[in-house]
Amino acid sequence: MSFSMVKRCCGTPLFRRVLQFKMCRRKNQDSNVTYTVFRHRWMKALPVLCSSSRRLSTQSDKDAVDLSKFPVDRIRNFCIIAHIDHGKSTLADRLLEMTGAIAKTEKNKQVLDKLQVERERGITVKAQTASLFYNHEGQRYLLNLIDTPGHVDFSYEVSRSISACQGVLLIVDANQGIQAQTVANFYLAFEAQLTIIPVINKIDLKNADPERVESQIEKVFDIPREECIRISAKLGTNVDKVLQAVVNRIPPPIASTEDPFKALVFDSNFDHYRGVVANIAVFGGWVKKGDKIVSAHLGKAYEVNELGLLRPDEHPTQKLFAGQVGYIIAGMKDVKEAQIGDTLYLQEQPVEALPGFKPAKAMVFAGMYPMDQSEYTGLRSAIERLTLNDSSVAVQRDSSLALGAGWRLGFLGLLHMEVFNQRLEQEYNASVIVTAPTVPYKAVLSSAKLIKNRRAVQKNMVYIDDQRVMMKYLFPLNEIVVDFYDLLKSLSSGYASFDYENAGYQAADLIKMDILLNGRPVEELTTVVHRERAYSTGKAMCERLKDSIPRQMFEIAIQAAIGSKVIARETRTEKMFLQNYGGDITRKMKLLKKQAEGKKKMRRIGNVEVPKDAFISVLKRKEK
Ligand SMILES: Nc1nc2c(ncn2[C@@H]2O[C@H](COP(=O)(O)OP(=O)(O)OP(=O)(O)O)[C@@H](O)[C@H]2O)c(=O)[nH]1
Repeated sequence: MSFSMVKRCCGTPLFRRVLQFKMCRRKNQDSNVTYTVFRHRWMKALPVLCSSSRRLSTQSDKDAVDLSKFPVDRIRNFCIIAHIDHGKSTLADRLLEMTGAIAKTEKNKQVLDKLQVERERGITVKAQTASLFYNHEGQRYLLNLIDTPGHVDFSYEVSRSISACQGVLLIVDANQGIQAQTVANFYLAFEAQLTIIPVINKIDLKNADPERVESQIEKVFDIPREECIRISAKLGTNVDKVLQAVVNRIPPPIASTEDPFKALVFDSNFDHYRGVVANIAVFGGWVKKGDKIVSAHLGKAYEVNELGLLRPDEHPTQKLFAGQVGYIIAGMKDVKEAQIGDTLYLQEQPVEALPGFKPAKAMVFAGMYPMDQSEYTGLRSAIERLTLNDSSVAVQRDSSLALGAGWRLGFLGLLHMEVFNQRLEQEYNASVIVTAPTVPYKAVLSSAKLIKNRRAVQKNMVYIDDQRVMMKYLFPLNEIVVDFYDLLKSLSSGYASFDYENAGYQAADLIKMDILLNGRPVEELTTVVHRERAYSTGKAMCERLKDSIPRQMFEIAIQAAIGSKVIARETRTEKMFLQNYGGDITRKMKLLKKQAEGKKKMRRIGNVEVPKDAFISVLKRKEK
């Protein structure tokens, strides 16, 4: 990019960005920072050049839209749904061309598949909205079209798109007929009570059999065959009939401009310079630039900076009215502020929030870690921004001994995971290590976890920042005094820290437990335990003591007792000797008898030596 180009863009966000890039470069030279940082800044500047020039051209568009001329009854909101590759995006191209939204050129192919990953893979992964103007029987109609993905991994996009529509075009390939996603998508639309227009595509194919497909539609979906429209999206055959059917069959949205403003956020994007760009469906009233709106989710107020239609690029307008679908920019700078499914309303006219969306259920999980821990913050922000655009991804912080701090992400399928990873690299220049995908399992843990196991009561939990949480618990002192800190450090890979203060005395069901060696209590090992835990603690102490005491010339009984009642017992076996005694049998028997008498005497004396370190080690629990 030449400097003269930078000068021409003076005043646009691009200029500011490039300046930042140059300063960064100078700093790099001084501090010898690597080339990656340099490239990263450069890459960020490029999309601005494209988007700002696009915006300039749309602003000067002679075909400026006066939306006040569009009463609700001349608006149609619909999406195109189908099995993968049945021709949704190709039909969307034809509809855009026929209504003059895009020029009819060879270059304009699958124009709503804007993402690099979509173009490279030839599949739609993201629903896209386009507003079209269509003249029918002397009236001008506003048609809001949403092109949706066909692959099962992206079905969440379909269900969200449906919430902004009153009808669907159900495309079926004239050769392949009804497929799995045709049925799944039909039911999504059917359950949402949308008008369904069956469209049989690819009738130009040699093996096309529209008759058979019509019979399938009639049989499986109970839709009369006369309602099917046979088209070739590729050649444009009968596409005008599709537009007519949209106007004639799909009802206008039930929404009144007289009601208070109420809009559903059905999609969101993060723009580096303008913050959150939310796609909204207006369910009531109207909104204009400068209005103060509130997000029902956070209760936070924002001023509307820009709004408009997507044709399919952003086309700023003065207002958005009930029944319309468009975009809004209201100074939301943090990705957490724009939740998909949120309701927006005017500050002075609060309304009840719309139901939103059912959360997607992740099926495939994988760990994602930065290549280098110094890239953690950058990767975190990239993941946050991308999940704003794809809310079906479940994100959870994670850490690994080998890879450091990272995340565990949940996806709807393997393709979804691959696409997310590719988008991170292509759109955010992020390099990540992805672990092998796994599926969720339900496990019943045989050992309780650390805190619950110690009779703690949680008092509160505060997020200090997005990486640290402070938890307060009320613990019995004897539960934390011996080994709690070591276990906490080991379970949290060294990340957790711990402090405690005296919270006073509290009544508890406690009992005194003795440890006996050959029937004699060892005073130093007498403990006070909770009644419910007496058996397990006594058993564990006896087991540990058995391992700590060296073998003696006689057997040692190790017991835990409450009063006179023994609740646990272990036996330390005696030392073995005289195995290979070579003398005659009478002498051997004599010797054994003598030894047995000696052992009896020693046991009576009960003089068992307990090593010093055993006193602490028997109190330590072996929690995993
Ligand atoms: N012969 C013929 N081919 C078509 C027609 N419509 C679409 N195709 C081809 O079918 C393939 C898939 O078309 P797309 O429009 O990408 O299908 P899609 O349903 O949007 O695909 P996904 O979004 O990935 O589910 C492309 O190669 C198109 O050129 C048609 O009417 N006739």
